[in-house]
Amino acid sequence: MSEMQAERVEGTPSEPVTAEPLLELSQVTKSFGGLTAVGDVDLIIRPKEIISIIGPNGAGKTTVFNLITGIYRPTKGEIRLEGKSTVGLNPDQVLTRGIARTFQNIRLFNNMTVLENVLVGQHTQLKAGVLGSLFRTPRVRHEEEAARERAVELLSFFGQSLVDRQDEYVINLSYAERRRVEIARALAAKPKLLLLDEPTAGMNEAETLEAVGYIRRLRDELGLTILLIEHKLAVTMGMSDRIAVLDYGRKIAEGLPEEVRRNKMVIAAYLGQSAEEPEQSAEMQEQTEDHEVK
Ligand SMILES: Nc1ncnc2c1ncn2[C@@H]1O[C@H](COP(=O)(O)OP(=O)(O)OP(=O)(O)O)[C@@H](O)[C@H]1O
Repeated sequence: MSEMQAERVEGTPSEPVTAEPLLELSQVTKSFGGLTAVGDVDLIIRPKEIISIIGPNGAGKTTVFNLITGIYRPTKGEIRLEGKSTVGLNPDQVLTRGIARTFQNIRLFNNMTVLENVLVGQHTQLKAGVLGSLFRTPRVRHEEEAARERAVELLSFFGQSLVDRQDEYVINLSYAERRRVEIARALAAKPKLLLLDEPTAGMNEAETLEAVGYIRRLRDELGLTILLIEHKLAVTMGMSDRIAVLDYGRKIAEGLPEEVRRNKMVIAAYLGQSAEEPEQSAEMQEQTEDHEVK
């Protein structure tokens, strides 16, 4: 893993964070006709943080991901990566600037092997031109070889089993394994910021625990910054440095997991209760540990 490894993360979530923002959303709004899917959202993500976005169905979480990755252009507001605006860039350009993602519904090429899927993720990194590729010049062959080695190295981040199965079609893999391949493909673009859309969806408890482990390692060993949408609240609470809560497109709360868990507006948004019922927070605490809540 030597080439991929960055320096280990300094500090813990409880220490004060002072680094410059890696990603900054200011007053970001996205309207579809009369519907404000995301309204005036501010969010700062600093290097090596793990930040979660949570909220009920239709709260605007996926739309925020689509705005950050250039699928949608904000109706209003600004998005900056390392201080530079990304508004108006297309998804490929955003990827080249350092933001990669995975999807709620895994999007792999089922008719390709594990290795080939990861190689696809490297397309932004390859330099060979059309002529070089046609005539398979030594430079192209060298680049292909290096790309393969790197793809195997990325798979090995998840253990030996994916390396051993690199030539299998992804369709033959379990759901949890395919999620790992999708992350390996995202890593192939050498991102600074990784967006994970429900990375433990469809997983059983053991697979979920394993996923939490490798998401932490993505930060701790590879130095990545991670923004995720996660509907298993116990998972979110356990692994996030900070949590932002959306409801009807607005950010209604942001803070440490404990702060968010006790926030009256958050409890009201999730349980449909009046925000004036403070004694319900303990109940939510139990409920959020037991249930999957979107
Ligand atoms: N392309 C679109 N055109 C019109 N409305 C849209 C579009 N995309 C999203 N919306 C609407 O915007 C709102 C926010 O949707 P979004 O998918 O971002 O929510 P979400 O929090 O990700 O929901 P879920 O948890 O169900 O995935 C919803 O009311 C949705 O119907």
